[in-house]
Amino acid sequence: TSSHLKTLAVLDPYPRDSWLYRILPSVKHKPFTSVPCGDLTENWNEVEPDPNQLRWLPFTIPKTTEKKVDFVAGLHTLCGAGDAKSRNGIGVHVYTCNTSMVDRCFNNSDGDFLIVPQQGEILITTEFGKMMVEPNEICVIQQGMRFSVDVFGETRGYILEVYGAHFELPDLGPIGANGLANPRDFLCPVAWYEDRKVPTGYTVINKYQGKLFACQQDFSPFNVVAWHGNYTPYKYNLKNFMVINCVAFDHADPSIFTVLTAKSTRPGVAIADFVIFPPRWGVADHTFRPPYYHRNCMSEFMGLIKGHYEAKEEGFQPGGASLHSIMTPHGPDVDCFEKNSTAELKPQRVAEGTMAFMFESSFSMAVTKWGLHTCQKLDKNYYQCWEPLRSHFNPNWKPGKQ
Ligand SMILES: O=C(O)Cc1cc(O)ccc1O
Ligand SMILES: [Fe+2]
Repeated sequence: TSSHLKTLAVLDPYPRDSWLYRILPSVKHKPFTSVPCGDLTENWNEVEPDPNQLRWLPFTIPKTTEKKVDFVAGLHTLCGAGDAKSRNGIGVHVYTCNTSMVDRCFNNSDGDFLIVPQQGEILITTEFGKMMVEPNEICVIQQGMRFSVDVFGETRGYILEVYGAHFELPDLGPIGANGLANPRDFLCPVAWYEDRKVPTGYTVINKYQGKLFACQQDFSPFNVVAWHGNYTPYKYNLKNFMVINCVAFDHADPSIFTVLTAKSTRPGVAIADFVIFPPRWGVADHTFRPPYYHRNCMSEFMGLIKGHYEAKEEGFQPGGASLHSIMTPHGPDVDCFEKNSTAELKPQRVAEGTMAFMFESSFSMAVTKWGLHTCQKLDKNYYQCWEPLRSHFNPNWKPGKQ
């Protein structure tokens, strides 16, 4: 059951094709029928727009003793935009589960999944082989790949889904040959197969145009004895990210922390970027070092894998989330503002023991009913973290004279 991986020589921005050598072809199954799954309805067009800053407390993981929930049953769509039909858009989902998928696999016809485990490692069996992915690692499972997820306890994570584009490494521009996420650190599985008959029925669940469908077959779909090609799932450990940042003054755009990007057809404007805020040194002089207060042309969905995010040390919790929509103002909470308005600017570790991330998108996202109501985790008091902000403006202040 362990994962056997090899280095992906190049993260090909144009993965086209893989050839899978199978024992039985995947066309051999009974017809698909729709299966009800209340929370995986990409119905973000059915809710009222919400221009507020939104924050969620950690999403509840079902207790094993109360209800067995596997990865597919525990998928919930939180927000998104665009749609799978026109092959342009994104979905943000969370998964909360406690049970392995047994004789069940999932296959997403709509887009690629970038999976960010937050609690509990997940063992993903794919048609290409197995990958163990633990918190602080991420993996990408592309459109159309069948996979099954084993879990080892109460498990939670985030998913960024993109329609009509694949993730690739960002252009490095003047950074040059190496830096940020390096190709050598991306791993893909080696072939693993089982020649297993399942007379009681093996269920293939297909996400198609935002709805789930299921069909039955009498054999395991993980019957690929060998494969070659460049269309493969892969994983990456975030600790390998080579952080580049400001070493003089000013605050760099967080795009400097881009791990992977799904480009749109407009140069410089992504369908979605996956950005991290890793442990690093803060050394900028003459600078308010935390994130600036801003409104911008992107939607910013943030999650926290572990630790304390530098702009909101409390309130924003591991396993929770926030959404700052296009042109909705946001920034550090009052504690961060006060502390960093007077802090001595000596070199300082930032985000030690922490891993926050952002799904940043040029799409204007809307929130599902599950996100606003059903999950019951919306933090109604979020706006209060900025209420006590006060001015430190002193018209008589001179540089060097405190
Ligand atoms: O809003 C946030 O916390 C994310 C963020 C971080 C940062 O350092 C600069 C801009 C930005 O949007
Ligand atoms: Fe922001």
